[in-house]
Amino acid sequence: MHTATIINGKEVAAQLRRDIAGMVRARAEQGRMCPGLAVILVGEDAASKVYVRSKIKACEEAGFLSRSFRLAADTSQQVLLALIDELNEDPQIHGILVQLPLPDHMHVPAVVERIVPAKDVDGFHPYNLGRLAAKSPILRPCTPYGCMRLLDAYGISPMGKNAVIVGASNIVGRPAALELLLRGATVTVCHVKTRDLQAELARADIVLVAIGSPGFIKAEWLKPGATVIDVGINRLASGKLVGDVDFESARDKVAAITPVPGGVGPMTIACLLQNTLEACEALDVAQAS
Ligand SMILES: NC(=O)C1=CN([C@@H]2O[C@H](COP(=O)(O)OP(=O)(O)OC[C@H]3O[C@@H](n4cnc5c(N)ncnc54)[C@H](OP(=O)(O)O)[C@@H]3O)[C@@H](O)[C@H]2O)C=CC1
Ligand SMILES: Nc1nc(=O)c2c([nH]1)NC[C@@H]1CN(c3ccc(C(=O)N[C@@H](CCC(=O)O)C(=O)O)cc3)C=[N+]21
Ligand SMILES: [Mg+2]
Repeated sequence: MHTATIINGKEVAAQLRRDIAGMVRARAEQGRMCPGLAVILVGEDAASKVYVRSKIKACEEAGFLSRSFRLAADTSQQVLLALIDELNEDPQIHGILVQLPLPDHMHVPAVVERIVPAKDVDGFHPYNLGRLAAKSPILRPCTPYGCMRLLDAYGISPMGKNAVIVGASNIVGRPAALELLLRGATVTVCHVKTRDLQAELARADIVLVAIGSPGFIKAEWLKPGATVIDVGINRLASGKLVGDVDFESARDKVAAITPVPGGVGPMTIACLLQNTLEACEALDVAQAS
């Protein structure tokens, strides 16, 4: 029976992290400063704590400086904004990440827009999103960028293909559409109000799913030979992590698919390091001149 190529994000991410660590060592030998990342976590979301821990571990392994800030769930937005102002001015910090979601009393756009675009290593600031939309990206959202790097690593070109994205969030679906458009795909973005999702999927050569619904996408809906990028991360009551695609049935139908875990997730973290290194290099050059 046919079975798909399993796209190994863990391996591609590990290679990218080794390359980044090498570049940080080379900078150190030239007496240049190491990249510094500040991670801010507001509240006690259990999943967020896990991600923040793995981001900090990845920073340490790559030779970055990392600083983490834990704020109580009832912290005022004003206090968070003041911390961002401080980090914006801190010459040792090149990247600032505010873990989402934030508590309901905070206004996400106000918080994201307070970060200077040059340190917005999540790529969520309207300036950075606008640059991506206008075909001249600088810092780009880590998860969609990580997905593109996975396609590159497996020699899968989006050029001229029908790409269907399921999910239209600011952090994944929308920027993923811009990334795929930049790479020459014909892009369709589906969401809750889409009338006929199955009809859209039936034409899709590349499917990128980010909805947060375990196993929602069925193998029968996929075109034989498609490439499937599953961004979803869902923890079942059993503790098992699964994606948004029914992986076991899909793997017998498609050409290539990312697993969960071990697919897109590790690439998000590697791209965060990549963005922080790039932000460091750009700020370094700006300071020198
Ligand atoms: N691997 C990684 O690095 C990352 C993984 N994730 C994971 O990706 C998933 C999505 O995250 P995120 O983008 O933040 O989620 P959001 O909840 O912010 O957005 C979900 C999007 O999916 C759409 N949607 C939800 N259900 C359906 C459905 N049944 N059919 C069609 N569209 C649907 C929503 O539509 P509408 O807009 O109409 O409501 C919305 O646009 C989660 O599992 C999250 O954990 C997220 C970030 C990084
Ligand atoms: N400002 C901000 N930036 C983000 O990039 C951001 C965020 N907020 N909020 C939450 C989402 C989610 N996210 C993940 C990153 C790595 C894994 C990851 O490494 N996953 C591993 C498994 C991890 C596990 O075992 O739990 C994997 O898929 O193999 C998952 C999810 C980043 N996000
Ligand atoms: Mg979300």
